Amino acid sequence: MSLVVQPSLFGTSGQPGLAGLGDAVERRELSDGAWIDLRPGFITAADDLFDALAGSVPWHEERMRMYDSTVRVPRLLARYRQGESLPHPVLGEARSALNAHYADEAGGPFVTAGLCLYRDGNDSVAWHGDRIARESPADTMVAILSLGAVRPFALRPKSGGPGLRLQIGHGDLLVMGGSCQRTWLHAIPKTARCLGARISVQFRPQWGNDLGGRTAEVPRA
Ligand SMILES: O=C(O)CCC(=O)C(=O)O
Ligand SMILES: [Fe+2]
Repeated sequence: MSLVVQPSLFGTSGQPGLAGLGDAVERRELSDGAWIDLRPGFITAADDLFDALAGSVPWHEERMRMYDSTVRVPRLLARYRQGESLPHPVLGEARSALNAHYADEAGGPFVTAGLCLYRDGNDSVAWHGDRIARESPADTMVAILSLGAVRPFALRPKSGGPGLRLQIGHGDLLVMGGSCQRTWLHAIPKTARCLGARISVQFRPQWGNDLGGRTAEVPRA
């Protein structure tokens, strides 16, 4: 598949690294036992990581069932199972740092990695909760590294009521925890205001033989 992604020009070139977690992680409690953590700028010099992943990951397109037909999943994907080597050493370091930081939290450790490439503002993820938690009443965590274009990350409670829209940017970390995958939905909405490609790396715990990714997407109203 030919893949055209602009080389990143976010002004953070150099050897990618990690800025550390600790007190820099800010928690927001949500309703129904869900929470999110934010650590802006967790990946330093993230340009080179973006370029390395855009160029070296075996991205592929998938199709999904939607009612009686199959439709193209509007983003490119790659998945790394437990024990498979990740496509950049910084991702392994990030996962280790996350597992150390969240060692006492329910739902770890992080073992699998799913990668998404949003080529432009037409690529998206519809409202969903990750499958890893849908089948389990236990709390879990999903940690997401974001690289490239800033995209809104939308969250809303299944029980109704106000949601939130976070601006997640180049090098930022977002962790969804507690009941978030069961009681809240999240989405990366399509946007006409997107300046280029975005890559996300989702670390998840193991759940059965499952890679724990997206559930069936809900068609947009
Ligand atoms: O790209 C993202 O930040 C979210 C992706 C996601 O929700 C998923 O793959 O389950
Ligand atoms: Fe998700």
